[in-house]
Amino acid sequence: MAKRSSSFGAGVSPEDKKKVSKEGFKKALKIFRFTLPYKGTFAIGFVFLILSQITTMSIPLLMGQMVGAIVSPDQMANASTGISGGMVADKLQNVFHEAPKFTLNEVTLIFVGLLILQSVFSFFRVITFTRVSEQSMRDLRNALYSKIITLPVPFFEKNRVGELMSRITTDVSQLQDILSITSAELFRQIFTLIGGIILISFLSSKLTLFMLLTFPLLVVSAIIFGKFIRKNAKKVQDELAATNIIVEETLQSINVVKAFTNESLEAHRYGLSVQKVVDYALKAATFRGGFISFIIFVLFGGVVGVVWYGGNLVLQGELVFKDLFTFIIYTGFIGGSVGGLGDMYAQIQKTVGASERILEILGEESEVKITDITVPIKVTKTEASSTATPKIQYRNVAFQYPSRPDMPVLKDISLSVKSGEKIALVGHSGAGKSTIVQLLMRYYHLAKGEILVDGKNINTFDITDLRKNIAIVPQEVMLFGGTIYENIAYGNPEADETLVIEAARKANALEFINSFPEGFKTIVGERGVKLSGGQRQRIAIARAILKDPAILVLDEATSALDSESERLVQDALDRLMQDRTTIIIAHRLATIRNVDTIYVLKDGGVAEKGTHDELVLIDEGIYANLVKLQFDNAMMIE
Ligand SMILES: Nc1ncnc2c1ncn2[C@@H]1O[C@H](COP(=O)(O)OP(=O)(O)OP(=O)(O)O)[C@@H](O)[C@H]1O
Repeated sequence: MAKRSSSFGAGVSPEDKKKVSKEGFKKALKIFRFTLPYKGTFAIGFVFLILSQITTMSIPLLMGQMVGAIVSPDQMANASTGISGGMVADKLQNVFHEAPKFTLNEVTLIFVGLLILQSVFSFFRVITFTRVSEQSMRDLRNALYSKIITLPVPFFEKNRVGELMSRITTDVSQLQDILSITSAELFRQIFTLIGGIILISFLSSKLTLFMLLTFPLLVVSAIIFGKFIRKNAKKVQDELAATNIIVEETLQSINVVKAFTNESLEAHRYGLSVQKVVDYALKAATFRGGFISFIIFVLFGGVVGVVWYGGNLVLQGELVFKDLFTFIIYTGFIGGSVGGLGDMYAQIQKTVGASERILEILGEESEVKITDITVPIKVTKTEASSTATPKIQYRNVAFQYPSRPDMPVLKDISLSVKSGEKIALVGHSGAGKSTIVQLLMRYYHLAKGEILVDGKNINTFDITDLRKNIAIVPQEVMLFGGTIYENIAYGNPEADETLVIEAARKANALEFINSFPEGFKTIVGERGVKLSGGQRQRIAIARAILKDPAILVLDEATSALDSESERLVQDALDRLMQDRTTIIIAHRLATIRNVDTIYVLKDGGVAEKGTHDELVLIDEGIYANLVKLQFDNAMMIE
């Protein structure tokens, strides 16, 4: 069976190494095809975005009008005549040479109206963008999950479960952010930047030019600081991923950790990794802190400069006070959007990385198709089972695992199983018994030779049809978190209740299931009732009975059950094997005395072959020795 990687927490795959190249960006844009079905809603959201942006950009203008209404020349003149006579009034007349268009009350009223409009637009903008992003991300997650589970087995040997999990969670969330927040934000920033500059240049081109002089300084420093910040942020992310892998692997194998009393070792390993996260984060924070304080200095320095220069223009009569006021607010807006653009770049960079990784998986070739299960599938007799009990042949099969290409596991295997026959594979641990079966399921490609079912190369069958006709009762029975009923029905999700109960009965499982207060509704799996080894095996047998396959593979449990449990399981297995072509991966030789042929594997080939009675007679034969060894062991235990 597929082995778990033994290198606990070793090496995190290098992700996000690339900069945002034009190519990468173009490629990443492909992920937006998931938003295409919702382009209508997106367009509506965009209209709301523009409307809300226009209202936002009107705020400084209205504020200017308010100031204008407060400090109108008449008021100022009236207020100041009492103090120092006509001179001041004249000067003020100069400064506020424009008569206000509206009274204070009128402007306030317009302002309130505008704010109401803005909140309505913003509300609908948020709702529509969220709708688009949530729906398209749902589609993306579905596509990604469907893709992942339809990929061939070797893919899962190359990729860690933790990494695949983060593709479907973190990376998709990253994309979701860019859709719902970042893209709107980016548009807003650019709109504010360009619109703001155009508007202020109408107010005063001289002052606009003066303000823009601070820009290059901002942009250059943002680029330099940004580079360092991103580099360290990336390291933080990588290290965080490494800590997550430690948590995941140790929790998954918590029994192993405890059995080896390695709690302290793991806690120490985790501690070191978490400390590295802190170190990188602090380093990144130094750059970020420096950058922020620098930007604050330049931004506020710019504002002070604008006020100073603008103030002079006002005093020289080249600018009206309320326009200077409006100008300053716009400058704040523009400054904010420039500051935000740096952040935006980092976001886009992350998104490009995330979408590249997702697209990579989506680009892999599936071995099976996902069918729409809302349409009831008619369980038809497929090609592979055109005769109810097919025969199987292995012809000179050679194989090595893709992850270990230099280690041939099978060198030359030839075997045949006639219709309805039972054969057993025997050999020392690692001889390749499970591998032979995995090849029948087409989990891997052969290096040489061929496997035939009913005289036809298995590669010519539709992979789903082929697998539908084979059931495996594995060594380690894996139960899904759910009810016993669901776990049995997994063998054939279309089966009705009577069939499920009947399968449980045939598998000798009905009695123990009914002994639970909840019966078939008893929750098993990670958070449920823990079933004994024998009970789990009987659930697996019930599953296989429900699947009703033409070919059966029994991967015998290595650990012996107590004799009562053993009898129940064996009895259920005998019933299951009836009239089915069966391959037994045998560990305990007592159970295979009656099979038609026993194949003894050694060094990647078949070393001995025959019935039990024939093989025990071979002098110094491998099988004969194994039987003797197991017999001696049994005697010793007794
Ligand atoms: N997914 C895999 N990738 C690489 N090598 C593997 C993989 N699975 C098994 N192997 C190797 O292939 C060889 C045969 O393994 P296999 O599981 O078929 O043996 P087995 O006879 O079933 O052993 P056991 O009786 O212990 O279950 C072993 O050396 C094993 O390390």
